[in-house]
Amino acid sequence: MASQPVVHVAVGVVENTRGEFLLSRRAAHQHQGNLWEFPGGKVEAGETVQDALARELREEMNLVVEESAPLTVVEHAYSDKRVRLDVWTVTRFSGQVEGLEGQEWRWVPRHQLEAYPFPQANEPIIERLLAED
Ligand SMILES: Nc1nc2c([nH]c(=O)n2[C@H]2C[C@H](O)[C@@H](COP(=O)(O)OP(=O)(O)OP(=O)(O)O)O2)c(=O)[nH]1
Ligand SMILES: [Mg+2]
Repeated sequence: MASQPVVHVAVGVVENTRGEFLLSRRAAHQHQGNLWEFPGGKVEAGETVQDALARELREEMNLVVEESAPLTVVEHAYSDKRVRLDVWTVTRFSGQVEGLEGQEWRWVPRHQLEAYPFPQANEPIIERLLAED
């Protein structure tokens, strides 16, 4: 619905030294459930996008973001929800990755990204990552 407020989401495209990307699987009960995503979550009141990115990656994946840079912004209207994905490339990080919410996660090589079912809003992000190489 066009009148719905936009949910602002901080999204991290985390790439390791092997050129693989960190994907996390959304739980069945969540919006866009069972689909794969780049880790992240809603920006809370009073928080910068970078704060939210760091908080969400720590809470969901045990990752400490040490350096990040803006990649792109995607606005998308699902039938039940409007989102603005504020997508950042995480260029340096530390910590041992864990699925702290019990979710499935994987490091995926760039050319295998296309094989994963993502929410529709991710289409331009995936296209961009595939074009980068
Ligand atoms: N993190 C993330 N969210 C995405 C991606 N693509 C996409 O459409 N989304 C949508 C799904 C959700 O509607 C929204 C993210 O919100 P969320 O519910 O996961 O937020 P959160 O991590 O704060 O979780 P919660 O506290 O609400 O449980 O953005 C993506 O690649 N990564
Ligand atoms: Mg989340």
